Amino acid sequence: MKKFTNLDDFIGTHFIYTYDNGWEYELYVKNENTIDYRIHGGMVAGRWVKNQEVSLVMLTEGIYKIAWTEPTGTDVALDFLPNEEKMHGMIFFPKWVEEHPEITVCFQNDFIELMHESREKFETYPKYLVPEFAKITYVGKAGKNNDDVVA
Ligand SMILES: C=Cc1ccc(O)cc1
Repeated sequence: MKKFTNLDDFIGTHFIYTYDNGWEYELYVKNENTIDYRIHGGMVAGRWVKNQEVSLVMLTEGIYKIAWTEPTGTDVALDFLPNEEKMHGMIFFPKWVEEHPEITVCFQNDFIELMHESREKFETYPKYLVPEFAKITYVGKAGKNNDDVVA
């Protein structure tokens, strides 16, 4: 039986998923235009972010897209198919993040100025594109605007 049918089913959901390249991410759909996330494995493991503003839509029943641009200059587009326990991520890293990932490994909210300085100081192009499917390994209902999920 389908669990996700409308936008309200998606908002307030807490996901953990592992990309086919082994990178593990945790993402909480905080409300209609905000996410929190933490990166557990991969190039920038240890990075975490709260209150990232995003564009969030349901494309068709049970299929959702989240897209945003970060203070680092990284662009991200994610498609979630939670009823199939899978998602697809497309990450567009600026060249500087690929060359200096350690600068971005932090609680970004406390280092916004450093991200802005770094994106000016270092190179943007060519971008490093990471298109990957992921298996969703955890789905939890955390409610809206819960600050204890990614904390
Ligand atoms: C760069 C951030 C980011 C957050 C979640 C995700 O699945 C991919 C990238």
